[in-house]
Amino acid sequence: MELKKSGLEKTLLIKMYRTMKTSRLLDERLNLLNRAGKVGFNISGMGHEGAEIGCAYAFDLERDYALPYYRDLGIMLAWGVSVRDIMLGSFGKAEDPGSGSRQMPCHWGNKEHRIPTGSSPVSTQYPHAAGIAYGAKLAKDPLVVYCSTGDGASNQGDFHEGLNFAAVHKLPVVYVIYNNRLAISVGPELQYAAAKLSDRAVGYGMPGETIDGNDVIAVYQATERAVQRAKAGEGPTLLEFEVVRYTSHSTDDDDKVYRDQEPLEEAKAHRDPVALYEQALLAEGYLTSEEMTAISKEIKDVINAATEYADQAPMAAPEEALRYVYDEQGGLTNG
Ligand SMILES: Cc1ncc(C[n+]2csc(CCOP(=O)(O)OP(=O)(O)O)c2C)c(N)n1
Repeated sequence: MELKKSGLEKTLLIKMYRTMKTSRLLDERLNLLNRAGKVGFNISGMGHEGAEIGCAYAFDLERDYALPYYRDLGIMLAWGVSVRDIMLGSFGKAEDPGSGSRQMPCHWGNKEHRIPTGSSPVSTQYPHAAGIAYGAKLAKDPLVVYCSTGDGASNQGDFHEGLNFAAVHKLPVVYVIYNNRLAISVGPELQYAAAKLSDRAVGYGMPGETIDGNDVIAVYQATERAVQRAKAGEGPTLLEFEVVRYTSHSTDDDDKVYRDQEPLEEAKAHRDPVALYEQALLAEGYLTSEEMTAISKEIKDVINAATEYADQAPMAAPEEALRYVYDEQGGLTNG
């Protein structure tokens, strides 16, 4: 990974680092809070951060839409969602701006930052992204839509329908697959026969690329190409980022029963996206190790304050549970 050669500005490279580090430290905290009985559930994005951050910063984060999937904590932070708001969602508190505690943790959404709330059935966001992009195209609004999922979910029908519709109508969407080679416990041999998931793109009539997700710069550059195509009216692109899932699928299972831990430990020790980026920033003189330590401390202070705040925040009133659902007469209750 060569940072200077990339031509990216120092301020951007450091901003990317801060978000990446925040994602890692916040994720670690959420896992601990789950074990402490404070947070009901977490789906960790650890190991995906290089791909998420490299990808996010190639978008216009003030204008573009994001339809992330549950492992996309880094995407949420890059799109501007605060640590406190993530924490409120994970604690399931009334003040959670994502869903007012109606969604499970990691079922992201944030109206202010143009992140429509998602559905639990995997890959439903693929046609949703096409719909948003279609609306934007009709309204001549030059926004681009980010939409992601995992390798397992890319075998669902919605994935196909979304890509096909977006390609036919030349819609401004960047479709992303984070390929961590696991769908809960199922590996690629029982999921797909294609050599690469990006090879599917040709069948829809769009370009596809597979990129090492631990190389933040390569991911940024590939995403930027896709964003430029979208803006030029040339339609969607399919990007596959090769990543490693560091944890069990979620805090509710134990991956020791279904995967060999040795390659995982090897990846963590030698191919960690956060460590690789830190090494590059140090080697090329963008940050000193003292500055990195200070950044980590700043982030931990923010996480501590957010934890405290969300822990103290009130739960939603029980009668709130019925808002936005259909009543027996078929109308909206308290709509
Ligand atoms: C339609 C549907 N089928 C099954 C599930 C249960 N489920 C939730 S996550 C998941 C695994 C998806 O794996 P992948 O898309 O590879 O993403 P990863 O979790 O590996 O990042 C499954 C099977 C679901 N939510 N929706």
